[in-house]
Amino acid sequence: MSDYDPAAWTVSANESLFISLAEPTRALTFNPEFTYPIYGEAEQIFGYKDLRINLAFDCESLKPFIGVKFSSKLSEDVKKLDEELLKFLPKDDTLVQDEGKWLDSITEEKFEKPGIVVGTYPGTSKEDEDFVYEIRKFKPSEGGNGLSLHKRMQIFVLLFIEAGSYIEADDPTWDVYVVYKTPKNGGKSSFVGFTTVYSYWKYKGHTEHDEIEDKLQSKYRKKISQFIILPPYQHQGHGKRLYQHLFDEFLKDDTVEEVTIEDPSESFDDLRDRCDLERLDGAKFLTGLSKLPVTTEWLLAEKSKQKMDKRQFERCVEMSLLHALNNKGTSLEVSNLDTKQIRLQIKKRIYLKNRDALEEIPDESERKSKLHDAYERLQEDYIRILEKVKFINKRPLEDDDDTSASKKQK
Ligand SMILES: CC(=O)SCCNC(=O)CCNC(=O)[C@H](O)C(C)(C)COP(=O)(O)OP(=O)(O)OC[C@H]1O[C@@H](n2cnc3c(N)ncnc32)[C@H](O)[C@@H]1OP(=O)(O)O
Repeated sequence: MSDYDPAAWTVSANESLFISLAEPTRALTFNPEFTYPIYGEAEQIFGYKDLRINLAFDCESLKPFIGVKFSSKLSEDVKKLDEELLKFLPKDDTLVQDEGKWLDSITEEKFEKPGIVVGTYPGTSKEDEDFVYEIRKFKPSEGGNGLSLHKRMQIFVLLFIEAGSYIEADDPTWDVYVVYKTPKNGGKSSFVGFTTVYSYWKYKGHTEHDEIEDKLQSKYRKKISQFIILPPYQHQGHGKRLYQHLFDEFLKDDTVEEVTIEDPSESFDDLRDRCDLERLDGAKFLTGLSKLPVTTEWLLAEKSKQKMDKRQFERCVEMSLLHALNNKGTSLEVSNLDTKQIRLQIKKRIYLKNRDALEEIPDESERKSKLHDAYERLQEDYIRILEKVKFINKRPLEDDDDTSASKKQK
């Protein structure tokens, strides 16, 4: 009987690819979330047994190393796995090594981290005491170490962002921000994550003269395009610190008019919501709002001040009102703040967003019930998000408050 059983020769690509960040005394190893851009839609690899594809990076320079290990190969015609990976890495800058040898040579390269330090923050845990985290900014289009690092790290976009794709590295409108964990004693740093940001020039005028005027004023819309914290560093607040840094920088910069996010994932949406709510709360942004419903004038003026896109700003207003309703001590002077007013506020936005679909429903009560269902689902999601927001003005919930959002969730 032949040894050919297709299932025995098929393995999960996500489970067979091991990414390592090689530090001087240890390697942090983790699996990717996606491999379909590299190994095909099904994320399966055929033709090998006991397969292990090692994709290791120097922890500071991210110089890549590939080493493929397996116990047997079905035939010489099966895909060459290192070559498939190399298509997405800087080919001349990647070492392909025999199994076993690759890890030894990894941590040698001397590398000057690119860009300028635009922010630093301390770690959150005890093990982090001897380190400081630094945020560096550079343009890959300027070449040098920034371009090398960019070319080495961009494979993480394919491996961790669904439908992620490479940016045009020679386009000077791209800025890259990277986070490094740096020992206070000056030793080797470790790469933690990065984000890429695109600047759209905002042209508002209609005539040639307007265009010149606009250019002189140089107003930009920033688009946060790719945002990754590598798995060994996730859930430690680094995403939050990097996002906070971006907003702090853009709020201070008079040339920036608005900040948008390209196609955010669910986990990024949560991060964004919570950071936006904390920032807005710190800025006491609801001051000046005396009555519901929120007027369009107030909304547009405040949204511009906060440099947020309209939908995200409206969501934050709704969540902040819900929070204020359930926390009686908040410094909010809205005279008619109650459940009904907030419900109307939220329903109005949902209605306007889904107007076409809703108006196709001929029966009014069915239309109302669809709208109400959408409102309830959104309110539940808001409560989930709000539970983890650290409001400065937070007060204990009152036990006898029937409108308590957190009670509803229990
Ligand atoms: C525009 C785009 O690119 S969209 C695509 C976004 N990127 C991805 O999806 C790629 C893969 N994922 C990632 O890179 C990261 O998981 C990100 C960017 C989504 C989040 O980054 P993180 O550094 O993990 O975020 P951060 O740690 O600040 O917060 C994440 C969670 O950790 C929790 N957390 C924060 N600090 C700590 C801590 N010290 N201890 C325990 N948990 C913590 C937060 O409360 C949050 O909880 P939640 O997930 O239940 O909401």
